[in-house]
Amino acid sequence: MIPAPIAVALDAPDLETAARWASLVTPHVSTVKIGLELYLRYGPDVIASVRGASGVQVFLDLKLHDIPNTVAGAARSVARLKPAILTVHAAGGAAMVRAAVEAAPAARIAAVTVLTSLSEADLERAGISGPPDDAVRRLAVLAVGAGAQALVCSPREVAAVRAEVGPDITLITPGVRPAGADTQDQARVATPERALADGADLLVIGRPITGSADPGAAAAGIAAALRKASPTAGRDM
Ligand SMILES: O=C(O)c1cc(=O)[nH]c(=O)n1[C@@H]1O[C@H](COP(=O)(O)O)[C@@H](O)[C@H]1O
Repeated sequence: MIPAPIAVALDAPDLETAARWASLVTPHVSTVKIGLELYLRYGPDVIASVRGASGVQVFLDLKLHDIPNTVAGAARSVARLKPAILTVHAAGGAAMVRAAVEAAPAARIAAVTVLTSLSEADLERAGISGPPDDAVRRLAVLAVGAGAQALVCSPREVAAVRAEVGPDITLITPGVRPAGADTQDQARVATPERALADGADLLVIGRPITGSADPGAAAAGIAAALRKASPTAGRDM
């Protein structure tokens, strides 16, 4: 069975929990995501611990955002860990995105457009007016022009972004919630089936899986629903 195109966000307080979640979900999903909580506590060692023997794809979500020279150095530092995907903030600008792309050529640099936790009202308060789609599309075009091979956006914008950047860019969507699940701090959400149908290549899902009493079964359930909705999903991611 091809693992589903899901990156499980291992937002765990400790390494033991993260490694346990990783071993429970990896038969069902293509990718595990390590973010700031684990990386800032354990550093590079966390990668080997969650990669384990399974060889699952590791997505390193550090959301780098600084001047180009600093981001290049940071990307170079983590490139030796061989993450399949490394995130930067598109809002850091084209030169910054390009610096990351050049510094970590073996990783797929994924540019985060507008965080999925932000609503239109939040954006307005930050001085970004208009529907989130506009800002997301602008940042997507900027990042792809700077060499980003992947973009992170919410499932609400993924169809518009796909239309803008074409078929070759990997579109990654957090803000994914099975029907009826608590949205928690996410503002722009959709179901896994919707995200995939609208053109996402990889769905980032954390708490709906890791917060379940049986993360393995939760991952298997979402993977089965995706296979049913889209039998060819997961061939690339
Ligand atoms: O880059 C990300 O992965 C990311 C970008 C974004 O806009 N929104 C977002 O939620 N994420 C990450 O995706 C994961 C979502 O987790 P859940 O809300 O628990 O499903 C978290 O690890 C976030 O850090």
